[in-house]
Amino acid sequence: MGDFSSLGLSDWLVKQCKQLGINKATPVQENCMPAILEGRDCMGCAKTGSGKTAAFVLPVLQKLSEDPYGIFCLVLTPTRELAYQIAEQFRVLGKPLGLRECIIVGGMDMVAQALDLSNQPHVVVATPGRLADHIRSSNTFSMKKIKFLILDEADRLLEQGCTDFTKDLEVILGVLPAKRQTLLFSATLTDTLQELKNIALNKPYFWESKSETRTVEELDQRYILTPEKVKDAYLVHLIQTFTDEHDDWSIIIFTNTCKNCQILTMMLREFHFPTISLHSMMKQKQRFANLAKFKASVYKILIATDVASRGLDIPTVQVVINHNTPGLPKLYIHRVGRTARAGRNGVSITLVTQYDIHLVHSIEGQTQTKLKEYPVEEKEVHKILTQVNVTRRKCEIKLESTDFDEKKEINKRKQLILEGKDPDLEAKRKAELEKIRKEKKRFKLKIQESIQKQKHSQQKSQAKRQQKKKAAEATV
Ligand SMILES: Nc1ncnc2c1ncn2[C@@H]1O[C@H](COP(=O)(O)OP(=O)(O)OP(=O)(O)O)[C@@H](O)[C@H]1O
Repeated sequence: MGDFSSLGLSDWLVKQCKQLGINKATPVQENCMPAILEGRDCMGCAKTGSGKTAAFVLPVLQKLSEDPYGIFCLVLTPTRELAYQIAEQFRVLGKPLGLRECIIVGGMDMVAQALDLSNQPHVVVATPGRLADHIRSSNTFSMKKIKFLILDEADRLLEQGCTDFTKDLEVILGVLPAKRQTLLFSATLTDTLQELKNIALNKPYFWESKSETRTVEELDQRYILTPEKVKDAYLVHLIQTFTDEHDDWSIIIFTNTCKNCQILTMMLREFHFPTISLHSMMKQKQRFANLAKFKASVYKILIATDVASRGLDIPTVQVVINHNTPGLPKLYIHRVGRTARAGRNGVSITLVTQYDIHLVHSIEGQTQTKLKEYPVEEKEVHKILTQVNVTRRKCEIKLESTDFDEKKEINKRKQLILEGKDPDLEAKRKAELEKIRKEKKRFKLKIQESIQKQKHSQQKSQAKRQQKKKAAEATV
């Protein structure tokens, strides 16, 4: 690891880093910072928890101190919680500058944000949707002079997942100056390299950590093979064991849906585990409050959807449990990367059903790491199986009596309206697409069946012919 002064940082910044216990640059910082300070576009790909945030925050602060004005830098990030975390790094490291930063994310007061933007902050940290809304609806701020555009978790911002940022990005890029420095960072940058290169304008400096594996060595990666209906019993057993053995451990449990997140939280609370949740169907203020309580170790267990899988830096997290096996290796890399950060140790345990084994193989292929089986006393799990399943069912019934599903439907409709679509037309379109998909599937099956039949009858007649031939040969 390198010395910060030798990388071109001013003394005040080096001092600021020291105060935060950041004494030597990590490889991503050592390699990317000089290129950024030289004025080059940069793409940095390094493992989770390797200090990518400081790799862009520090050079931006250095340049800002040489020529301070607002708005100097725009950082885009896929989740609201991550925006707050990045803004905090800017605020802490940039304190001696009297840095003014502003956070523009969905779910928070738009008027207050518009006011903040009009005060020309030095740094704006935003999620694309809300910033694009401000650009569309207001002319009280300008981004025409920004010097830096940073895309943190850049591959997520550019992929077309369940939240598609591409339209909002177009709006944002449309108001930025062509002459700027563009910096892209992620632990999984290489998967969308070409799209990313199109955003970084001037032949970017590209740096990727050289390593055979894509997860950190300090992470002990495990799996438990379990039938679907025993999964929750394993989960309860694991948490009981961890909490019995360690006072200071925090655990993140990832699951696939908001509803599952809610049910598991209710269920673990029935077992008196200090559990809190984080998912996109919660009000934003509640999301922030829950995360703050988890960070402060008021609650030791956080159950989250993938809204928490990227970027969050919580040093007390010792264990990540995947309640479902992630469908994409990339998702797995980010989820398990919430532990074993900045050189610390951590454990990840993935619950795998017989239907997910192929997913584990593809995770192992991409990460170049073999997951090891996590030893569990099965007898202990079976002892609590009925109690756990009854408790889960009770929680499901309790949740069904609330308006959770209804809220979900309303949220979906709201989202469609915001995207300028008619929810009823969309529902009709979806139903038609589904019909076509089913038809296609039926057709495919029919063809396969008739091919199979044809093959079968060919084989039969061939066998008959051979029999006849043999009979004829025998009579001769
Ligand atoms: N040079 C350094 N020395 C020691 N700790 C550091 C250094 N740079 C950053 N850190 C600390 O390492 C932790 C992880 O950093 P950061 O959140 O930037 O990781 P990341 O690479 O962005 O991870 P992810 O891919 O998960 O977003 C933070 O707590 C940060 O303060």
